[in-house]
Amino acid sequence: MDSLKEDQSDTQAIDNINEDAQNISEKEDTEKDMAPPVGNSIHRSGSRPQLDLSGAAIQGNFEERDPTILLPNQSDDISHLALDIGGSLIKLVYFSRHEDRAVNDKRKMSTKERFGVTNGNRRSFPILGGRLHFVKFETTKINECLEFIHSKQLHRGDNDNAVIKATGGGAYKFADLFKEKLGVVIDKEDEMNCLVSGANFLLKAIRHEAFTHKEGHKEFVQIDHNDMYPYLLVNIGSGVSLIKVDGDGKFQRVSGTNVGGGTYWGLGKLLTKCKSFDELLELSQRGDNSSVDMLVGDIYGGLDYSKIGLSASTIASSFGKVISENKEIEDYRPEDISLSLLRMISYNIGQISYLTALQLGIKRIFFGGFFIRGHAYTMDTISFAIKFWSKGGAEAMFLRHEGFLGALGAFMSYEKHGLDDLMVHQLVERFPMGAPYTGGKIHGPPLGDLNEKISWMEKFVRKGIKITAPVPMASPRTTGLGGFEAPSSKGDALRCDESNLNVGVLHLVPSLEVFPLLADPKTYEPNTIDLADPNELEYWFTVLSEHLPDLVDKAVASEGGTDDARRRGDAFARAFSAHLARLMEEPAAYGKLGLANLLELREECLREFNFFDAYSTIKQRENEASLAVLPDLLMELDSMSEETRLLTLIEGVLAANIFDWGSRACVDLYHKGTIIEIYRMSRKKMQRPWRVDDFDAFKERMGFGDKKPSFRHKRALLFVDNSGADVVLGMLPLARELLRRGTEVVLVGNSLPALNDVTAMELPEIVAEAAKHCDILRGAAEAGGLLMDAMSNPQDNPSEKLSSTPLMVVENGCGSPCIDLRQVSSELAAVAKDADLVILEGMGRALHTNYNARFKCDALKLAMVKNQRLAEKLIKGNIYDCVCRYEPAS
Ligand SMILES: Nc1ncnc2c1ncn2[C@@H]1O[C@H](COP(=O)(O)OP(=O)(O)O)[C@@H](O)[C@H]1O
Ligand SMILES: CC(C)(COP(=O)(O)O)[C@@H](O)C(=O)NCCC(=O)O
Ligand SMILES: [Mn+2]
Repeated sequence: MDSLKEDQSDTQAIDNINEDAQNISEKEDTEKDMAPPVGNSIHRSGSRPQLDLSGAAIQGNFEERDPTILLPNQSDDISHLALDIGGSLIKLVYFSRHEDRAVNDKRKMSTKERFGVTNGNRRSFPILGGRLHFVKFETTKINECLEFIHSKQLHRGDNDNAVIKATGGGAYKFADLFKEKLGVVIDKEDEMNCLVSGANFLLKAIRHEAFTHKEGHKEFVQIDHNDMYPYLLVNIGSGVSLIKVDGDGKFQRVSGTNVGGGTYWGLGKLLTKCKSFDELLELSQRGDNSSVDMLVGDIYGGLDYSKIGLSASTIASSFGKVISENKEIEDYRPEDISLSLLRMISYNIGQISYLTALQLGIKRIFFGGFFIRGHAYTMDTISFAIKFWSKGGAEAMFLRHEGFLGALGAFMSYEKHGLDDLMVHQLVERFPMGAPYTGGKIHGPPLGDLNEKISWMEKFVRKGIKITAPVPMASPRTTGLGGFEAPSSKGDALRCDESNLNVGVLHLVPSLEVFPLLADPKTYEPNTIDLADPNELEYWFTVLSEHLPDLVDKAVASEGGTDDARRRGDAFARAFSAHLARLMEEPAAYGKLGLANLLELREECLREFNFFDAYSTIKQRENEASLAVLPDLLMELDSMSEETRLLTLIEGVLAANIFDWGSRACVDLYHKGTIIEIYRMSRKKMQRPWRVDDFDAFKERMGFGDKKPSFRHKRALLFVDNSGADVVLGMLPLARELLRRGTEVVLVGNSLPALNDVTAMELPEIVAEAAKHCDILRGAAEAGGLLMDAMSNPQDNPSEKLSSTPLMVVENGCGSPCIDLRQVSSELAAVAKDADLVILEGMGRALHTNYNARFKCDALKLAMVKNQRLAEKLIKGNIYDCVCRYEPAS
């Protein structure tokens, strides 16, 4: 037999792996021309509506920066629309459903029926799955808003009576207009009530909703749902409301001020001739308010008034300098006026808020309303004011959905939308490109695909975003020191609404659950690498940018390399680059950012442009090549003693984890040999102790130690990683060993493709192939219901003869190379309840995420580190070092 594991006497270090690879014969990979990938269209359109592009037209000037696009005949399956029609802006929140298509998935029936996994059924409630969208318009342009609603048929929804919930003064003012233009009746909801229920909903349901802002930096605040109240809600719209919130529906409007967002915009417009709010705000970034404001130093001859703690640069009187100067308005720079106004109003609101909080004995103050507009300087100024007057005793917090509180509250006031008890883990925020998720100018569906979407990307995404080059580092978007000093920013352009990716679409996936075996879900943090560190951020952004051209090639090839595929590939690259550029500028723009989020964003972007499985051909090829040598491997393993076998199996998993198309270094290796050659080499190089090596403890737990009696786990969850050798020659043999010992095995695969990871959908076929050569796998797969359809007549193979320990497959609920265990499929959550061993495999699942995760049961984390920097940072080692981390139940 041609042993797969060659002589181990070669003691060369694994970091010579590259050199070795060069020595492998440059043989053509004969598997290259294998059959095309198994077609899989199940998820392809499952979550996105197709567009009705008939009658699509660009309104107005084509050369305009953000021309209006109308898709008059497009309608989503909308069930609820709610509005907040304010003095300045109209805010829309609408929910679009997407029903799960019937999924012809062998696994589902088997796992559910045989093992009582029943809560997977929940996904069949059509009302539940869907998406929440956020859009705004200027109130003066209410006709645009009406057209938008009409073009998308947002007012039809579930509502037979055509009643729309709305709040804000405009719900009264424009009720007749809505009746006349859309034939709908506005059902008016109390504005304060809506603000409060919107704020409560956001604080409870969105993980990274609230944040503090200091010197240009966001810090997300973990809100304890059991200790949320009381808080002061300060909504800065046109005017300002201060509301003391004591619970759901329990609140009191305690104060307010007429000096608010409308004042800034109104006075600003008058004094600077600005045409838009953003223009005014942008001006402020280049302003120096000391030319209009009277400073302490102006009064005290350049000195501080130190006795009462005021520095010379403190504003003594906003606009006070103007009094003593004999100048006309034209003599002042609009920039300076705008900044002076912004500071005047922000400090004033900060001071009133602080005083109110002090009077009521409240420590937490949340600021909402569109005056804030995610603008760093505004937030810094308010934060400074609160901190300054409270002497650090109180803190300002801001909300990512700042302006949508009222609209969300109106939305929540529908009686039967089924969203009352939404939980954090059921919401996934996505950031689709090329649509007006927070804009007012481009009228089109927020999730557009194909032609319109692509042309949008081609035409409207700002030029200057390079596709291939690393995204340039920008200094953090701080616009000043806060407080009483002038902003330091030189004033780069504010992002226009359309590309202002601050809030995404909230996908509601009711079937997601918290993984029940997490030791402490509250403190669980999936990401190992914190991208708040600018060096880490730059490094990983560069890695992802550099990988982009190759990924585009793979993606385009996976779709037949057609012109259409190339166009989509291009659009994907633009979209992902735009996200990277945006996040580079403001890492916390989409909530707390970890490496796992970036890797997931990339997969989401691919799907957005209809690349369902970029690595399908490669996966298929590697599966077939690996399955061909599996029988030899199994024979080799069977000839070993149990103890040696366990070690060989773990070594095998680590060695086979080298097949990772997401790693630059590994992809370079693949050009240098066939799959099997690389696999052999990788196994040959396995050498203990690994960089992290808890194998002995694991072995002992498995019953091989002298101290403990033989032990077997009841059920093991194996989170598998890559297709090909990784799953076939690594994880399946390990699964087989566990089955042989009487441990039930659940293979946990991705719900959607990500890089070359194997999906749950693909696993049954792989298992069926493997089972052809192995009675243990066959018996287990039959017992687990995996082979029901695939296997031959059961009478020929009476299952009693075979092992009855079941092998099952479940999907994990995600489509990323990493996994956030707070949001897994209900199917996985259900099987996890009886599991006492978790095995996480691969860099994405065991290192980038979950390396520090603690479980209620035994856990084994296995991975080869395929990135030099990660190896240095995480394990103080080198690329190709291995991790075998075993942690007993905690
Ligand atoms: N594009 C915009 N157009 C007008 N005002 C804006 C815009 N973006 C932010 N603002 C600011 O937001 C304020 C309106 O905030 P919002 O919370 O919508 O209140 P309202 O419900 O009173 O309209 C405006 O007065 C202005 O200060
Ligand atoms: C995307 C991955 C996490 C996948 O690794 P896996 O989970 O398959 O072991 C990994 O390939 C990765 O971190 N790649 C980027 C870094 C690089 O190219 O070195
Ligand atoms: Mn992988």
